[in-house]
Amino acid sequence: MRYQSTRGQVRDITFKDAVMMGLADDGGLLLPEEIPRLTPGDLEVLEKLAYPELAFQIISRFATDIPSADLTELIHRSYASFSHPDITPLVHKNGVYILELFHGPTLAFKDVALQFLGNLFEYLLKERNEKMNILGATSGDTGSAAIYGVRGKENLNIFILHPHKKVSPIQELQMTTVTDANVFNLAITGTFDDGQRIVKEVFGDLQFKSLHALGAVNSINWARVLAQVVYYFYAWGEVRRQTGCREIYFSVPTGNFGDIFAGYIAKKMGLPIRRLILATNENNILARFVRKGDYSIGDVVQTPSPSMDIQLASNFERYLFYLYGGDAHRVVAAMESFSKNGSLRFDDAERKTVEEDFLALSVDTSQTLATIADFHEKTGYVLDPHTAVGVHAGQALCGGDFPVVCLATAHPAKFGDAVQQAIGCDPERPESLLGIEEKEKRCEIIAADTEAIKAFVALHAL
Ligand SMILES: Cc1ncc(COP(=O)(O)O)c(C=O)c1O
Ligand SMILES: N[C@@H](CCOP(=O)(O)O)C(=O)O
Repeated sequence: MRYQSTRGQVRDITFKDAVMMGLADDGGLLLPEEIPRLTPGDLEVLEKLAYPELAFQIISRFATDIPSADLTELIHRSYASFSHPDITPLVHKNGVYILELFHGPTLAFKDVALQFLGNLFEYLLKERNEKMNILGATSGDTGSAAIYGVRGKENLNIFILHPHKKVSPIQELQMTTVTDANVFNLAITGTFDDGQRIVKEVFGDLQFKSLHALGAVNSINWARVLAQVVYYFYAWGEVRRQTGCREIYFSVPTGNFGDIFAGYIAKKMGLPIRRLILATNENNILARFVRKGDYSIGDVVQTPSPSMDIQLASNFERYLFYLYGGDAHRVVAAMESFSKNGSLRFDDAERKTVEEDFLALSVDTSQTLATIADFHEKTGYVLDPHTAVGVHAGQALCGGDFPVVCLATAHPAKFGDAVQQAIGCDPERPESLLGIEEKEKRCEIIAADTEAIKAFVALHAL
């Protein structure tokens, strides 16, 4: 399998090179040159597999330059750190299926990809006898998952930008209490969008990128999206086993469009997904895009689902590439026009294509809190606020024709204040969070400024 950039200037590179490149050197995002299409017979085989075997079957179709034995070992080691034997168990509650993606070390879906990516980086660096300095931005969950994916690993430093005072207290502690020498937490005085822009600008300085061997852990990195494709297949297999149904909906709480884009890839591979339900909080640029063909930027609003307080969704560019029929020139023109005018419009034919894949809803704070409360009252199950956004949208938009799987993207204990507000008591804390407030912390507060970040990275890079 070879990889190409959405902007057309990078093409014909291997999976390994795509992982190491992170952001494409022309400023675009990398995608496989073709999406393998699975037959009904293939799906029948996949639906019977346990998670690690399924992960091998999906990932190996895209990572064709990694020997099978090595890939198998990487996958098994990555998922050995999960606390549930099913890795991403599926539970049935209140008429919907909840796909629990929070059984990894940092209690969010990011672990599914970042445990794997951390091990993959280590493997590739050893093979190439190289070092890497990872630079990433987080709205709260990618940061700790990436840090846990690479902490203490040789030849790897990690620099994570999070928006100062705009992540939940537990999210902040999960990052800043990791004091390994290779971990650098930077609290920027801005939003996640500022952090993501800075990361892209730093990667865009190719001399700096090469001098400091920069690596990407955000969903900029294709390996992130790829590892997330797996659980769509897993959930589908589970629902099929439990109900016999072939088609299903997935409801996905969405911010940077990475998770739902992984679902879109699964659909393109032939997984019978009726529609992907794109659920946003008040930061609803993506929901407006699906519902009205209006992709126009607004100001970032703080909500009880802080990890989705994002306006500029990175992976949207990957989707545009497909929507424009693989025309990289159109992608470049659209990205230029968007950065000038802050908006993009779509014609009727394009909107029809979008509607064949997605439904969308923007869920506000009171609906989110009411969903947590209602779900808890009816089932005793506590949703985290991001998951609640997806559950609300799933229940509102699906008419009961096909099963609905809602992605539970984080453990509620990461967002204690919102849960407390909704149900009047704190969520139970998993063992990994006990006493976290008392641990030693390390973090620098820094201006949301590309040059300031470059100076910091240059000073501390391997
Ligand atoms: C808990 C949680 N839910 C949902 C999302 C949205 O996922 P994505 O950014 O891939 O759209 C995020 C952030 O990525 C998150 O941390
Ligand atoms: N919600 C994310 C934002 C970064 O998204 P990514 O999937 O591109 O890493 C977070 O928790 O940091």
